[in-house]
Amino acid sequence: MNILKFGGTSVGSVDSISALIEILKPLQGQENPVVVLSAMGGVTNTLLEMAESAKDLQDYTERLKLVEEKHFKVIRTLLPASAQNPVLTKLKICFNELEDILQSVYNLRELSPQTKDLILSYGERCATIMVSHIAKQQFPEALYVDGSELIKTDSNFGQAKVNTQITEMLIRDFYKDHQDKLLFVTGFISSNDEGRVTTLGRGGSDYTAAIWGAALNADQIEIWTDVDGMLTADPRMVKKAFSLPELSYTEAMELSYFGAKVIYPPTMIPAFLKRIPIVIKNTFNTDFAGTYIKHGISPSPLPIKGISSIDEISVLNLSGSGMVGKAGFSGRLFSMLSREQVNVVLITQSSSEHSITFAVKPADSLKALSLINKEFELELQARKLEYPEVENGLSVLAIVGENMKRTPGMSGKLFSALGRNGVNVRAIAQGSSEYNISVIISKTDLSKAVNAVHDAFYADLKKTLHIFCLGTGNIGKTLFRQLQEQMPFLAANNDLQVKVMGISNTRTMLLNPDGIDLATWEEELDAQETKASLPDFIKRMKSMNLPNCVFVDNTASHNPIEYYLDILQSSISVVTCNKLGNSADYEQYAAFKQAARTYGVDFFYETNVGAGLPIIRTLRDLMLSGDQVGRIEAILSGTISYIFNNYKNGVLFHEVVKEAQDKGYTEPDPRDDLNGKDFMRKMLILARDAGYALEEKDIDLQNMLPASCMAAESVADFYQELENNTAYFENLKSEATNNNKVLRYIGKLEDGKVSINLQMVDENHPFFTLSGSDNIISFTTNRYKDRPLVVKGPGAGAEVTAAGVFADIINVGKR
Ligand SMILES: NC(=O)C1=CN([C@@H]2O[C@H](COP(=O)(O)OP(=O)(O)OC[C@H]3O[C@@H](n4cnc5c(N)ncnc54)[C@H](O)[C@@H]3O)[C@@H](O)[C@H]2O)C=CC1
Ligand SMILES: N[C@@H](CC=O)C(=O)O
Ligand code: NA
Repeated sequence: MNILKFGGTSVGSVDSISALIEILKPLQGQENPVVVLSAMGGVTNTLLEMAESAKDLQDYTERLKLVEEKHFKVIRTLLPASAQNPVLTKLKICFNELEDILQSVYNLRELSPQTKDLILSYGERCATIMVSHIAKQQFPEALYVDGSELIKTDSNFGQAKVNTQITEMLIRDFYKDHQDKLLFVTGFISSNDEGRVTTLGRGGSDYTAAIWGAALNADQIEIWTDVDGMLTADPRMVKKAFSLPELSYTEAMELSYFGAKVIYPPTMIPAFLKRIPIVIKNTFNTDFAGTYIKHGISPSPLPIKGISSIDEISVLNLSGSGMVGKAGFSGRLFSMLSREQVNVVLITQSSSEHSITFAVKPADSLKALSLINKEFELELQARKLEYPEVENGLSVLAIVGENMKRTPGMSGKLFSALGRNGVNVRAIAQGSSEYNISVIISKTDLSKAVNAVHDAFYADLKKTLHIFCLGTGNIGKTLFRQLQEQMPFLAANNDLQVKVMGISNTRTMLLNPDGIDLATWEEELDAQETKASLPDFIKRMKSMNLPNCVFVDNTASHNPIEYYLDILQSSISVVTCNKLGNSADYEQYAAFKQAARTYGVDFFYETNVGAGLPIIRTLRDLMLSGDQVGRIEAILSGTISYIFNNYKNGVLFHEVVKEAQDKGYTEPDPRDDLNGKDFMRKMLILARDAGYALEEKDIDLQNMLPASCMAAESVADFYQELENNTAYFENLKSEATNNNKVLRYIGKLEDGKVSINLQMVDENHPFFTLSGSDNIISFTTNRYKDRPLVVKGPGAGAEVTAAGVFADIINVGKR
């Protein structure tokens, strides 16, 4: 025999009640289940509000009418006219009684806990009368049962304690006489010895189901709700949360205690004692097999079962010399709080015994404070204890699972996920069962923290990088196309998802908490009415407070650089192809690196040198493995390389420059390439990465352009000047060819000095054979002494640059 409990949403509307009836239909012909029902969704709250209003002499009649109408509407929709009257009459009697009670509260201006329980009981009664009558159409043996008469409790109104022995006897006797009926039982409500209505605490309908289950030795207790069972995290907070097939009673208890509202924790106890499996099912998705809570669950591959949280918590800290070595101090503190009905959610004590930190619900915090002040008055006055203070705006996050006990490194994983995402941990507690590690963090970090921890523990299952991109030019556009093409491969082969959350150029900006569709980003961005604002973009990126966040700078602008430090300090990684940040003051370059280290995020800029070629990465690996760079020789301007490789007879110099620009090799302003500035920046960044604290002024840059070209004010003027200087460039070319040489613009780092010169090299020179936009770099180091380490290949162009940015983003994801 099964107990089926349907929650508020399952009896909350015409559709859900129809679904409920459908769920019962296949059970016909089998042993009748016992059906336990909650009040219609929202009704309990309304009853409570009406009671408070009545006490405060405020109007409640409108709301009472609405509640009544809510029930009547269901009856009128689901029952044929001929069957409506008897049940409408029964409900009307209930609502009249309720009205009388509320009127008495109003007259007396007094709302005692017992009256409150009585008022609340109408929620379950009305819903159960209503549903049992609707069910009668399908199941003539349906019978309404006022469960309050069968569950006997003490007189602790609001949270009554069940007298199990008498209750089980009453339920068994009742069931014996009514086995042939399909019982619809009110959840949540009970009664004391005098027959007054008591309630079992919020969520008590689950408890009713468990009490009936235990009394009747049910085969299974089914809790029907509106979600797919217990999930790895709150799905409103974690989009990737997924349903758990099985949990032990302890795991379910720990998860429910910390916020997973799917099942009411006391429910587990009678079921646990009688070894009755509980299964959580979804009224609105009957295909879902359910989450089973039972003894002897099968071994799970999941490192933890779930992440649970309490949104709002207050923390009190008690410290002072008076606690040290005082046996029974914490016993005195906590038994006093428990005696006074203050529920302590979490406790941590420092090993020096010098302080105790504990968390309570915010509503209890001031009460706890004044109780402590009273209880420890003497110690406080004698300064043996510090006066405690209440800290608010905090949340608890807990990871739960029996596997934690067997798997080392669980807390390491938790704390590194939090640390990497800039979440400060205020206090830590580990349950002695080792099924639970809880941390107290700032409430503003909760959503980010839960997501980051979810990603960390279920990384093998899926990991999402949230990226915010500036720049939609050559590189930006190409990156979005590459990302879109590669998404399915990444998800399938790397368990990595890259979600573009924000895009901005100089005109407009677009941010979407659900991620931007890369098939339509351009139209969407163009259609935005909000003008681009870099500070706003960054503010909104930060306020999304997402885990695994990457800021991607695909501009050639100074403006974003100002924000790098702040972004890194907000625990957001930076990936940039913009060289302006790393090639300005050394101090700034060093600050970026330091911030990335301090805040545990990445600062990647592979494309600053040689576009997608692995140059920065190679140098970093050399340095990290203890090598020392003695000399670097390089060609690092893809544009100039292309020009010299294609400046052949029959074509003019300025025409080749234009070709290079059209191919996407040049900087947005091609003067930056031709005047050597871009090359200089790259050499400066390399030198810095090789350990030399150089500034721009330390670089000896030979300019290969005539003065008039340098002086050109606009790009158009520049091209004109190049054309005007055709003879100069032709001379250079002839001089080289006449000597069987080629023109090369070569950078060198040696003895900590950097120079860049125009050279003519013959076929014996290693840089003689290059083509296209090739870059080449040779590192001579302590280990690569006799023959240098060489990297060579196309060093400019949108495809290879975007690919380099892409790889940097993926590398952030790998950490
Ligand atoms: N073309 C290449 O081969 C390589 C280029 N790079 C670097 O890539 C970067 C981008 O180059 P391109 O895409 O060719 O430039 P682009 O001129 O085509 O695009 C720049 C984009 O940045 C946006 N932008 C500028 N300032 C902005 C701001 N303050 N806020 C928001 N958006 C802003 C512009 O609206 C534009 O969408 C440059 O820093 C360049 O040095 C790096 C390696 C190789
Ligand atoms: N404009 C640059 C592109 C790479 O940084 C170049 O020509 O090398
Ligand atoms: Na590179």
